[in-house]
Amino acid sequence: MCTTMLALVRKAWGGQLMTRLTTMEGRCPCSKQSKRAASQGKYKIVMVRHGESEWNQKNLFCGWFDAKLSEKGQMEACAAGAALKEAKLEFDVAHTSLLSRAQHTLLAALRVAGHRQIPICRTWRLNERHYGGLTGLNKAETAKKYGEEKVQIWRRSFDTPPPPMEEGHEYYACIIEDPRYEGHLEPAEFPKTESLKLTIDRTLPYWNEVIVPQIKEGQRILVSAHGNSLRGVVKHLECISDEDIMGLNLPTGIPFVYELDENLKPLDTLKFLGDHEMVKKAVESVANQGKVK
Ligand SMILES: O=C(O)[C@@H](CO)OP(=O)(O)O
Repeated sequence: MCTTMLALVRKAWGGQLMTRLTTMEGRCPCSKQSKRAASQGKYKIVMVRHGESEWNQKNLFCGWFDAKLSEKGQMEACAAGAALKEAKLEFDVAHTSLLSRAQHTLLAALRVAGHRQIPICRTWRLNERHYGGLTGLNKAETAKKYGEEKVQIWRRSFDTPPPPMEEGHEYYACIIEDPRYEGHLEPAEFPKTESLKLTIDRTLPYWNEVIVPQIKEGQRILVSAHGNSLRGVVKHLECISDEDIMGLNLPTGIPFVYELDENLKPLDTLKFLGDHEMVKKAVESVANQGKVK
């Protein structure tokens, strides 16, 4: 049984309302971190899941399909920028995926934050996890057909991937033939499906080899990516157990901040730049997407 409990704690920090997401067990540094939570880390990194996409709005499994931001998602991206500005957060470099929804969120947020132009690094390694044969299916209808428990395993388990995307799949060609992957991935290298574990396996090398050295150089970094690629980063940073990570749902368009020590260990759990109630509702809404309606 998953022992994760989410406690959302409202905190005033730097004049900005921040919301702290705490899991009660399964975190290696958590208890020590909490005592140090008031202090500032040596480093800071900010991440944001893209704003709501048109496929989030329709409640479809999206993965590597390049869904655009919905109108609500565009507003969330702008609100993310306003939150960054209010928190007086500035950046030297940004990292994002090859998918439009993460890139558009990043650009809108930087524009609204009134940010000068900064280098933007784009990589398939920050893409959403590949949803395999589920891509394009409605989550609630899939839960009705296969049961909520099965859908929860496909959506949130650590190492059970959804069924693979076969060549005849409706979205196979538009993903594998998409020119954005030229020079990044050979057709044979495309995933056919990904569990969270497989997603972490391809995201972490980028984190360790590209992002970590920049953090250590003192660069101020913003990462705009996806629900599951970011869940992988959060799992890694906070040493969340394979079981407890099932309970973590990241809301769309709400930036979150980590203060890190000299060894890049978080001083505390992630803190959202947002009001407690708003974050809580947004987290619940993501969690409920896989339920029968
Ligand atoms: O469909 C997807 O690609 C992801 C994120 O939108 O969904 P889930 O939250 O179910 O992992």
